[in-house]
Amino acid sequence: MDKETAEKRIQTLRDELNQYNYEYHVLDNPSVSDYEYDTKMKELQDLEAEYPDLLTPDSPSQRVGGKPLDSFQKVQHNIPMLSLGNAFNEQDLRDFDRRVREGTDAKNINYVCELKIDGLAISLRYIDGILERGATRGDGRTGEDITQNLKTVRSIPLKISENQTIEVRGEAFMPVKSFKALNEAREAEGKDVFANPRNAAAGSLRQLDPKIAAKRNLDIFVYSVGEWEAGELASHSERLSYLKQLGFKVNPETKTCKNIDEVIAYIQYWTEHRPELSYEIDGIVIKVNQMDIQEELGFTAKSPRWAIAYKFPAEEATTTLRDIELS
Ligand SMILES: NC(=O)c1cnc(OC2CCCC2)nc1N
Repeated sequence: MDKETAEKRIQTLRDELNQYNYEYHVLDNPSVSDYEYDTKMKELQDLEAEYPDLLTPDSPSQRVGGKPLDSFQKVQHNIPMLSLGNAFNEQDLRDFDRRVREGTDAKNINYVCELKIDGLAISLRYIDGILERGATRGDGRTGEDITQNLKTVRSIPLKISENQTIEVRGEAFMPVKSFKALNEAREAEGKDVFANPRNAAAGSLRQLDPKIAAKRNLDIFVYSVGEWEAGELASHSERLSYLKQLGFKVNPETKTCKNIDEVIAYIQYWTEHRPELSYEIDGIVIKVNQMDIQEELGFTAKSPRWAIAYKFPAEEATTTLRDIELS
């Protein structure tokens, strides 16, 4: 095959494989068999081996690329990745709602409720639609460059559907099933087991060898936009829809609530149905939906005034309380 034909065939294969990957890992609805996927991947890898100068960072063959690093580079978050204030009961939630209403003249405030995924916060930076950098939150201002490891997370697109320059933030996590399988394997090998899926996800993304991270079945839900040159869209819910359109995985249980009573109902529902989820959550994040009200409310030194995390009571604490009540 001559180089020009090879270049066209390589591009076709890349687009097809990126689409298949999106269907399988983001939509959970594959349109081709694993056999067809693997056959096309092999064809792509052979063509790229024949024409190495045609390799690009967004090629699906580059997901598990790179050699083990000696250490991770530090990176600066131009927009700090802040932490959330906490609420532990209904009164805290109503106090939050009151503070929000006192902080703005706007009348029709609504909230977006998101399951609080118990993983680790990460930042993904795309330049002209191509994933250039993936980083941990770190202390909110300085994180670590773990691009090679995040590229192995199949639900993270290497190339998004528009050539936007945009930073997207989300939570990387390990599904409970993968966590249990990993610990069984480690136990069989006489290795230490991870205490919980969050530690397992963090430990996996801190691996210097991307081939190890690639085997850990990590996943992601994105939940906000950091730096964004276009920066429009007036509400958080519209931004989440836009991220879905770009090819990101947004948590399907996310819900826009008209008022704090609906937020409380949502929290009650998930307090009951939490065990049915295939991943761990440690609470519910509530955010003011209107971006202009978010801007008006601003931030304290470490957290946004327009968002709060309702935390579920920790299991052991609940058991202890119940023991006391029963004894
Ligand atoms: N663990 C989560 O699921 C989660 C964490 N953080 C946020 O929001 C950031 C951005 C605005 C304030 C904190 N949303 C979430 N869903």
